[in-house]
Amino acid sequence: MRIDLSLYLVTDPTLCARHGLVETVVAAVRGGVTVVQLRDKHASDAELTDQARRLKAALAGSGVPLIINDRLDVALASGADGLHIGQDDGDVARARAALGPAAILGLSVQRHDQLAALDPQPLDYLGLGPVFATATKHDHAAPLGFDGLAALVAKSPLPAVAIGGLKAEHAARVRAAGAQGPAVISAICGQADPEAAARAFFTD
Ligand SMILES: Cc1ncc(COP(=O)(O)OP(=O)(O)O)c(N)n1
Ligand SMILES: Cc1nc(C(=O)O)sc1CCOP(=O)(O)O
Ligand SMILES: [Mg+2]
Repeated sequence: MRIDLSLYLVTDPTLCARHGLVETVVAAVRGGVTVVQLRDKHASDAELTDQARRLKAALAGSGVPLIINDRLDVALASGADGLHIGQDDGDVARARAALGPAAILGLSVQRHDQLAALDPQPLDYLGLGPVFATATKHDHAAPLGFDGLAALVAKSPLPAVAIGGLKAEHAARVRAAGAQGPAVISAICGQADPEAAARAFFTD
């Protein structure tokens, strides 16, 4: 499926609590976010499914897809548009088989050997990172920098977003490196005005 990866918002329960999860996402979409990923490492499946259903209702008519982080069962139960998994989050082919052909499926990649090993066929996009060290993900891999990002994108068989420590001022360099756009948490979720924070990614 074709997906607009221009500005990819990943949610965080603590940072989004400032305005509320749904309110933050709706404001960010007004500001230009084109994809939303629901990410909460601690919520139960039932809690996350409920959040996903509320987000899906809030996004209705916007054309912005809702992706679930890590949890295939929640993606299936909630009617979300897709799933994002990492290298240790389960089998890509199994996820595609369960989701069906219309769903969006993304995979995280940190290194060239992971890129060389992947089968792009079941996937729609890659999340490449971290570009910079970030306090938002404690177990992140070694930072790539923009040169490392460009080297990975050049070998990527799929469209990619870049993630990790990215702010609005980095958007142009992310695109110049060949990624479709940045994926961010704190640069939008933790901000006083998430709509303006999202819009700032398009002002360069
Ligand atoms: C768009 C996007 N890219 C990368 C990630 C990281 O996924 P993963 O490595 O599985 O780490 P967690 O997010 O699960 O902690 C992502 N979530 N989104
Ligand atoms: C969820 C996530 N994945 C990463 C990776 O490198 O794969 S970095 C990251 C956290 C991104 O948060 P922020 O925009 O606040 O830095
Ligand atoms: Mg994961």
